[in-house]
Amino acid sequence: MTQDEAKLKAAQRALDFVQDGMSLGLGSGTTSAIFIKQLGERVKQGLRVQGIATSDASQRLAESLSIPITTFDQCPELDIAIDGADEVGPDLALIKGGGGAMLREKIVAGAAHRFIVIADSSKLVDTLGRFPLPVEVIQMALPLVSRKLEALDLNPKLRHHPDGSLYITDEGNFILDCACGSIPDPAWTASELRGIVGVVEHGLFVNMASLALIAGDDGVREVLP
Ligand SMILES: O=C(CO)[C@H](O)[C@H](O)COP(=O)(O)O
Repeated sequence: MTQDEAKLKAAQRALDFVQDGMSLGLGSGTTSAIFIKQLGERVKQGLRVQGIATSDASQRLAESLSIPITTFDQCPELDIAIDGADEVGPDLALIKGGGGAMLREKIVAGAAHRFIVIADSSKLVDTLGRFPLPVEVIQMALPLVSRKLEALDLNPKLRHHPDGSLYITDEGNFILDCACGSIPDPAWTASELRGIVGVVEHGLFVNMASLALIAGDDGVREVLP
């Protein structure tokens, strides 16, 4: 099975958890985009749902498929958030933010009764940290936060687009990608990052996911924390 086929299988399985009338968190990234497209098909067939998107790109995609979009004003609680991940580690600790959307992704996941991760099996790891950990930073604080992350040996590098221009998040911030290597205690690292003024959010999701749907050659596995 190719990686794209596995992403499709995980996204399709996630649809089994969606019921008529639900409010959904719509993730970001390629796997989530596949899920949103599948959901759009169901909406076309009459499924009634509403969603809050985790990025401008996902919102545009959902709107193009006539999936109703709502806000936290109108809908402060979501039934399920469905999103991809860059790494899925023990206890379903995650690294997210490869697509730069981890701030809204964490807000949306935190507002959901269930947070379901969809991923192909290449994302499963024994220890988080092979994927660079994204840290979203207020622009004016960049030099200060960079120094603090260096002092923690996190090896931060400012994210750029492939054309060399600076990467700016949907919320107008910079991202420092930390090639820090193994993260043996994600909760500890998360709390260190949380304590740095100027850090808006980071890509460690600890104790948030309630289920991961991991697709590979052996089918779609349901992984619990
Ligand atoms: O966290 C994310 C975006 O900020 C994505 O969920 C993550 O990068 C996985 O993306 P993909 O499904 O394309 O592998």
